[in-house]
Amino acid sequence: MIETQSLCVSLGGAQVVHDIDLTVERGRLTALVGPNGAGKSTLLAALGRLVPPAAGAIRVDGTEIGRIPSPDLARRLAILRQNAVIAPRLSVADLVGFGRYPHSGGRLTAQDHDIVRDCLADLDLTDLAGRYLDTVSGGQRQRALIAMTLAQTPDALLLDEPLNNLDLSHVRRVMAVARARAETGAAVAVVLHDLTVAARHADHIVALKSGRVFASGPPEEVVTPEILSALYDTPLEVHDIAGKRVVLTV
Ligand SMILES: Nc1ncnc2c1ncn2[C@@H]1O[C@H](COP(=O)(O)OP(=O)(O)OP(=O)(O)O)[C@@H](O)[C@H]1O
Repeated sequence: MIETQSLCVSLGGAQVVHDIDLTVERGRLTALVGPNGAGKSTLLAALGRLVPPAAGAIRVDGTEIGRIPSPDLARRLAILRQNAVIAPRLSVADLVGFGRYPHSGGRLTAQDHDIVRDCLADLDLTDLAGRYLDTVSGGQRQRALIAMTLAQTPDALLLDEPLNNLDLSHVRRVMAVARARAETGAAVAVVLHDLTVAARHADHIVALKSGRVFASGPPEEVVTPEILSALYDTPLEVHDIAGKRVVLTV
């Protein structure tokens, strides 16, 4: 579980995340949503200890995040950032293998190879395993990065806009894999822009606006026309279609 208490984060001298109290519980999928610039990526980066808090606390399974030794944190927590930079002359399988580095220190064991193979299969990459990253498509590259993050087998999985560049079939697959990790006990937080996907797949939604929590709760409480229209300052409709919530621009 990751918890924050009165978390504030500043970037470039300006505070962009204000007083966030948040819990990313194990066993459930938490979606972070909100308009561009709301602070979702900054919050996720702080949860992954990539950005220091200006004030407040972050605890991972009860321990203050700053007190966890880096090698230990790397085994326990994995984060996929937006626009991750990767070496082009690396194969898809090698990239996914890097996810095992915190566990194996670069010498992959038979078990590490099994995990890499399973993560490649989960992301529909088996046939592309030997391809260099500069020879695959944008969506295939994105899936390789997700597979690398999963290969870390973390207790806390943080994914920043993992659905970028993905077709609908792979959107479904990635959300299913994220859910499966939650169901095996991981704390999973995913930044999403597609509110229909968030409503369908998340157990808990945290909506950010201007660096603050605007609304939080289960999808049925947060995905309403009133809350979403106010969150995005634009009229939005929410319809129930075949028992699922669908969000539409007006
Ligand atoms: N390096 C930086 N220096 C200064 N300000 C920054 C920096 N990075 C981001 N910001 C600002 O911090 C605020 C929050 O940005 P952040 O990337 O967390 O938003 P976001 O909700 O993830 O947005 P998006 O949906 O567009 O990805 C924005 O106002 C942004 O302009």
